[in-house]
Amino acid sequence: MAKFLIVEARFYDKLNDMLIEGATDALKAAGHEYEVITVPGALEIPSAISLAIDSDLYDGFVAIGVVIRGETYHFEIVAGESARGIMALTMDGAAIGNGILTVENEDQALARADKSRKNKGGEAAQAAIAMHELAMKFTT
Ligand SMILES: Nc1c(NC[C@H](O)[C@H](O)[C@H](O)CO)[nH]c(=O)[nH]c1=O
Ligand SMILES: CC(=O)[C@@H](O)COP(=O)(O)O
Repeated sequence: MAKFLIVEARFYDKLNDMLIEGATDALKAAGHEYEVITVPGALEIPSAISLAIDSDLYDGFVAIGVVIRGETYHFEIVAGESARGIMALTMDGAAIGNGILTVENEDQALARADKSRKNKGGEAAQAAIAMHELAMKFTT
């Protein structure tokens, strides 16, 4: 049994709840514990995970959020930089599943958040579990 931290950027309540349900279902099904913390937006997710890594309380992390394209270049910044920050942490050995949707519209987001359709929350949790298992294999 391992302990995972779900870090969610609560920008779109309903979509977030759907993604979290998929992620928590997957963690529970695998017999793992989890906590959920909330940050303002996807850009804050990497720094929140970085702080949590320093605490040494968690075995892995699931990033949950929704970024929907607006009118400006801000979409590229939020989508790209949140992913870049997460990738940087993974390259230092953190087990992180990236469940931040980066989509054109709400329909695309709904299809991906719904656990009976694309279930990207569950997929991100599975990725975090898989990377934690890999880390265990190489460090024990
Ligand atoms: N537009 C979206 C954001 N933007 C907010 C940023 O993530 C950040 O919180 C702000 O720039 C302050 O640093 N965040 C999302 O998660 N989703 C969006 O669609
Ligand atoms: C993804 C975003 O950053 C977006 O929601 C911001 O919208 P806008 O570009 O219209 O300010």
